[in-house]
Amino acid sequence: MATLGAHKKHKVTIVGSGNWGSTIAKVVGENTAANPDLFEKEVQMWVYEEQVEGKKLTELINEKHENVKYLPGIELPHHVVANPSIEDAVKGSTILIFNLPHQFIKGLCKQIQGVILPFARGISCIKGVDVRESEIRLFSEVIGEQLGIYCGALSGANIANEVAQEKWCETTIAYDPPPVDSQAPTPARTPPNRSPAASQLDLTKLDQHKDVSGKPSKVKLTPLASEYAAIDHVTMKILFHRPYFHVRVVSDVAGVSLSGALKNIVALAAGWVDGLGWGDNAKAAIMRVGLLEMVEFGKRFFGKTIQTKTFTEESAGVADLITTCSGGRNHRCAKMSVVEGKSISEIEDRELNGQKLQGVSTAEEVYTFLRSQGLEQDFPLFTAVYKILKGEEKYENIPQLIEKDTVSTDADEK
Ligand SMILES: NC(=O)c1ccc[n+]([C@@H]2O[C@H](COP(=O)([O-])OP(=O)(O)OC[C@H]3O[C@@H](n4cnc5c(N)ncnc54)[C@H](O)[C@@H]3O)[C@@H](O)[C@H]2O)c1
Ligand SMILES: O=P(O)(O)OC[C@H](O)CO
Repeated sequence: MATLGAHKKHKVTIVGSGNWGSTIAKVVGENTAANPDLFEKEVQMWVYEEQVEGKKLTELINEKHENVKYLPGIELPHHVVANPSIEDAVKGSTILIFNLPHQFIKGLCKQIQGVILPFARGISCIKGVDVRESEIRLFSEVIGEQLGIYCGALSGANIANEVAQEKWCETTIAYDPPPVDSQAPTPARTPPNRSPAASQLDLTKLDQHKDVSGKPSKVKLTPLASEYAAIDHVTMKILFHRPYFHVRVVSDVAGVSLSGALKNIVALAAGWVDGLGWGDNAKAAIMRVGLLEMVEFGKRFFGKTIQTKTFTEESAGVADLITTCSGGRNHRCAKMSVVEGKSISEIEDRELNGQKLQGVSTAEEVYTFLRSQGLEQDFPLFTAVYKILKGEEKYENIPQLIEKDTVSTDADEK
C-alpha cells in the first residue's frame, strides 16, 4: 500500500449503489482522485447483484462507468469499481460509507462482522430509524454496534439526481468520534474552500471529543491504526465536499440522522395534500407541524445530545424537509396515489424501477415506537400518516387530525 510520509492512504468503500449510493460514489471518487496524498484513488462500491437487460449489473457498471439501472445518464469516475462481494469490497478499507435502503442494513452488517478493519470509521447516509417495539436506534448506532466501529452520519437536502447532475446544494455531516490515542502526527491538510489559517482555527474548535452519549472517552489504537492519518472533521470534509456539494461538519449525529428519517413521514402527508389540490398554504402547514414533531421527537427520545438548531439551521433539517416535500420520491408517489386512487406501493413499483421509498416503513416504525410509549396523541401528524397508510383514516381529515389547540396562551409563547 502506498504511503504519505509516515501515513498509509485511506481506502474508501461505498456499501450500496442505488440512486444515492451511486451519486455519493461519484462525489467521493472525484475527491479521492483530487487528494492522492490522503486517499487511495480506487473506490470500491458494493453492488447488490442483479440482472439488467440479461447482464450482471456489476459488469454493466464496470464496462459503462454508469449505473444504468439506479443512476442512468451519469458518468461515474472510472476508478469507482462495482463489486458484488461485500466481504471483498470492504476488506482493508478504513472508511466505510453506508448508503442503502434502511431495511437491508442489518443483514449486510452481519456479513462483514470480523471482516472489516477494527479501527475503520463509518458514515451512514441512510435515512431511517431502527425500531424494536419500545426501542429506537439510529442507523449510525446500529452500524457502530454491529461492527464495533465508530459511525457518523451524512444527511441533507440532497435529491440524488440533482447532486449527480452537479447542481449546487448543501449537506450536513455529523461526526463526533471519541479521541484517538495515537502518537503519530497528522499531516497538515486544508479543507476545501478554506485558507490554511482558517482550517487551523476550525480544527481547534471542532476537536471536541465526546461519544454519542456525551461522555468523553478514549480509544486505544492498534499499532496498525496508527499508521493512518486521523479521520477527523477535516478528513470528512475533504472526502465529501465538492464545488457543487457543500459540506458542513457538525457533531450532532442524532439530530442529523433523525431529521433525515422523520422528514420522509412528513413528505407523505405533503404529497397527499398536493394530490388533493389543496395548494401551497396547506403544504406549508404540513411542513410546519412536521418540523415541530421532528424536533419534539428528537428532544424526547434523544434529548441528551440532540440540538434543536440541527433541525432549524442545517441542511439536514429544515432544508431537507422543504426539498423532500417538493421534489422527493416519497412526496411524488404519495401525490400520485391520491390523483390515481392507487396504493403507494403500486405507484412505487410502477414508477421507481427498483428504488425504495423510505417514508412508508419509517411511518410504521415510528408509530410502533410511539404506541409502545403511549404517546401517539403527542405526535398527531406522524400518527395520522400511519393511520392513513393503514386505511384507518382519510387524508381529507388531516386538518382535524393534526389540530392540537386553536388558541395559544401566554405560557405557550414564552
Ligand atoms: N435517492 C435520493 O435522492 C436520496 C438522497 C439522500 C438520501 N437517500 C437515502 O439513501 C439511502 C439509500 O437510498 P438510494 O436512493 O441509494 O437507494 P434506492 O432507493 O435507489 O434503492 C435501491 C437499492 O437497494 C438495493 N437492494 C435491493 N434489494 C436489496 C437487498 N435485498 N439487499 C441489499 N440491497 C438491495 C438495490 O440494489 C439498490 O442499490 C436511503 O436511506 C435513502 O433515504 C436517498
Ligand atoms: O426521494 P426521497 O423522498 O427519498 O428523498 C430524497 C432525499 O432524502 C432528499 O434529500
